[in-house]
Amino acid sequence: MADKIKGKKIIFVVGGPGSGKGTQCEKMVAKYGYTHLSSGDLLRLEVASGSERGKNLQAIMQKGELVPLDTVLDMILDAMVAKADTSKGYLIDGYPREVKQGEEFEKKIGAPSLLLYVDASGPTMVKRLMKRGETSGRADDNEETIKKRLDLYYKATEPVIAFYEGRGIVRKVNSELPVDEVFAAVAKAVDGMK
Ligand SMILES: Nc1ncnc2c1ncn2[C@H]1C[C@H](O)[C@@H](COP(=O)(O)OP(=O)(O)O)O1
Ligand SMILES: [Mg+2]
Repeated sequence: MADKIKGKKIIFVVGGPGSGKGTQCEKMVAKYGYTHLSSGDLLRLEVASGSERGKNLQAIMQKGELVPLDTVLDMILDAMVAKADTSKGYLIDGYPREVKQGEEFEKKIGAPSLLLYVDASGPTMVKRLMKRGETSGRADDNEETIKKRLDLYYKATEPVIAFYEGRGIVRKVNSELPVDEVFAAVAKAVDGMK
């Protein structure tokens, strides 16, 4: 099962909500032929399907909380396997959200070659999410949930970055800059990946 994805590069794309992960991933897909898997998008697809599991997920996500680890991991692995034949590698966007998620991913799937840290300030993320909320239709792009997501991000995800810094695979890009300038830094990190 996970055999199909052996040897493919894995990039973790980490950053706060609204930092620009999805935007940069889209550009990496175009340039490198990687498959973009956003854990949030996979979960939202499940919600949209109207399944029992989806209804549960919706309640959790609307509160700005984290979905149980096994659920997210299973969905990511399924999606990776489904794309294995055409994929040059994988961009895992929005995962791991906490250190434990990273550890479980590695046990079950494999180790990342790079952790791309898309870094923007709190006020910038809030501003972008409020703007995105005007059109995204995302139930969690509202002021109250945004605040919770940011708090949770700082508490749970910053330790993830520290964890992978210890391995020397973290590359941080300044996502306050215009999209194309951010991408220049992203491409440099991907090109320099071992
Ligand atoms: N470098 C940048 N400069 C200005 N706006 C940006 C930006 N990167 C992303 N955005 C915009 C696009 C979206 O409307 C919003 C959130 O971006 P996103 O890619 O959806 O973030 P994420 O996937 O990290 O939640 O911000
Ligand atoms: Mg996103």
